[in-house]
Amino acid sequence: MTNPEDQKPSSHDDSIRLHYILDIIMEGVWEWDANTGQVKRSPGWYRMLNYSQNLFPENVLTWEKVIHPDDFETVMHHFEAYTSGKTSVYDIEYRCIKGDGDFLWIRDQGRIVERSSEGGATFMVGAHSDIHELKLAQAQLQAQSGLLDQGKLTFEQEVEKRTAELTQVNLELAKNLKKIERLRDTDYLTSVYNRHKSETELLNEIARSKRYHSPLSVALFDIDEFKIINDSFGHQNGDVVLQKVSQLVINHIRETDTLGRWGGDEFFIILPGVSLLEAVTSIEKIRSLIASEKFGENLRVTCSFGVTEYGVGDTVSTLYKRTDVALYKAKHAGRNVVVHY
Ligand SMILES: Nc1nc2c(ncn2[C@@H]2O[C@H](COP(=O)(O)OP(=O)(O)OP(=O)(O)O)[C@@H](O)[C@H]2O)c(=O)[nH]1
Repeated sequence: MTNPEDQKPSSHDDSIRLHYILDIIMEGVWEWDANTGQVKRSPGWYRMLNYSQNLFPENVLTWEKVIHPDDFETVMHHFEAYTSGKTSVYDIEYRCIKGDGDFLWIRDQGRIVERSSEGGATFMVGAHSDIHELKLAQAQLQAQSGLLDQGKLTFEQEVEKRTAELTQVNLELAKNLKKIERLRDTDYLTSVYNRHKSETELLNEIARSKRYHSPLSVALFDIDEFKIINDSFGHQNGDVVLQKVSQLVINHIRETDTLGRWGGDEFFIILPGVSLLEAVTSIEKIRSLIASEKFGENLRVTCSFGVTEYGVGDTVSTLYKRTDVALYKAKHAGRNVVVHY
């Protein structure tokens, strides 16, 4: 029996086998003999580019003709660099014109098999591979990532723009909110706290007094015979009196004290950290100050005051009620006096 290993194929067998292999494979194989100028191309070369078999003359001009004009310079430059020995690899991707007029991306790899004594390439072999799908996919990916980058940039810019706009809107809102809060808390005529804000402040002070066991006093006062002032000097002058009384009091109470207009000609003062006796002393000064103030030609104003101190269990309502009782007593005592409860 003969060992198959011993059955070495003859050179004739080799060339037939190679012929069949080249016929089968899709790759376009080529070989260039520089001495004769002949270029042989495998059937795959024609199939790949959609040309009839052996349509073209077997020379380098055939190759040059199928190279896409836009890639021609680059391919030639690369080829010359390799054949002249400037570079060690011939491996390049470029487009070839197909039989149907369309183009095909190929990868062309080649190797010099023989060189002349001067070093120039005399025999070279190579292969074209179809990389069209790959190239299209790469181009698509690049386009998508470009779009993504563009989108990202636009998105970031958009976010920046929107943030700036929102900051501006927030600033406006904060300003408007302050305005609204001021309007909500302030008495339109005298610009001191209104009743709502005075009550809120009193609630806070009650809580603080409870928390720290600190004294808290309050005073309610009312302009004496204000109806007569209005009637004698006119409602407008009555308004001015209300404004001036408010300013006088504001200017002479402590930073921590609060003045509010309870309604009409009635005002409320909150004196945190102040006992009843201390409060009476402070309020007495204010009473005296108002009474000695000249509000206009022949216009003098006095006020009556009711003062009380916070005690356990007191609420805004009970505190107000006690000051109201004290104020009532002050009025009955002849006005322009301070009465404590
Ligand atoms: N000019 C002006 N007058 C007001 C305003 N609000 C209330 N009044 C007047 O203030 C007067 C309040 O009168 P009362 O407090 O009842 O009585 P009074 O004349 O002050 O007398 P006594 O309080 O008893 O001393 C009324 O005549 C109201 O019309 C206001 O905003 N402007």
